[in-house]
Amino acid sequence: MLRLDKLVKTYRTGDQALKSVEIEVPIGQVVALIGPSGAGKSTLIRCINRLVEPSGGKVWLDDVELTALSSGALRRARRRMGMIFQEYALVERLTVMENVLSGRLGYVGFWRSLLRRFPQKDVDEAFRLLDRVGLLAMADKRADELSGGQRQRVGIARALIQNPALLLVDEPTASLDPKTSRQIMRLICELCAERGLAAIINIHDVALAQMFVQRVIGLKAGEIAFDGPPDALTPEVLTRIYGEEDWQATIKTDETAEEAVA
Ligand SMILES: Nc1ncnc2c1ncn2[C@@H]1O[C@H](COP(=O)(O)OP(=O)(O)OP(=O)(O)O)[C@@H](O)[C@H]1O
Repeated sequence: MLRLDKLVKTYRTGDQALKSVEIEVPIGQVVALIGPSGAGKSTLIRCINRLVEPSGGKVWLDDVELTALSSGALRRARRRMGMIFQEYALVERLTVMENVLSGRLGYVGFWRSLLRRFPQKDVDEAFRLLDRVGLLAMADKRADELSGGQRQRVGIARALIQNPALLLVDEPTASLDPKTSRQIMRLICELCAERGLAAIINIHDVALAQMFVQRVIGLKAGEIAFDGPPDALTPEVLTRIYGEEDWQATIKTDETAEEAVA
């Protein structure tokens, strides 16, 4: 269970990115975080693993208060939080396999990782994960030889080999075409279901979020403007989150929902 308790972030510039945000995410739940540019979505995701240091409030992952941890303990706690990024954050000159194994760096000692001597069980698990994300045949390819969708699959495998309890996912489909975006969202949500993983997915595409997640949280100017099931995202709710717009083109139709299931 992830719990954000009155989470506040005020940047040094005075920007109040988060204003006392309260969220609980139970084990196994996938949440889409939507909201206009500047609403605080990236800040919220980054405050959870303290890539951005919160200004106030608490973050709990199960019985550990992440906001109270010293740097060593935080490094260990971060193993339990896998992160998936918009721009993949792969090491371009390394192979797919090496990139996946780099997800074990928080566990393997420094020298061992420098010499890339990972335990056999980690290598076996990397092969299993590559198979699951559909990239087994590409294990020895360099990351810079992959398409965007393939890179994101490597990013997903790298996050999962950490054996996390929570996935923090920042705009996973922003650089991908619509079909690949659906495949990646489907893959992330299926893997969360298979492993009982909770996830928070920061996503701009409202229709895509509606197709795959059980719960949507809408942020507006650092505050929660909506928290509910995807079907409750009516034009009125979207106007509350984003302002006036013609929402019929954005909201999931029955047709697109059927495609998503196919
Ligand atoms: N490093 C920073 N220093 C100062 N202000 C920042 C910093 N990062 C973000 N902000 C401000 O905090 C607010 C929230 O930004 P954030 O990037 O979290 O929003 P977002 O919802 O993720 O936006 P987008 O969808 O465009 O990525 C904005 O007003 C932004 O200008």
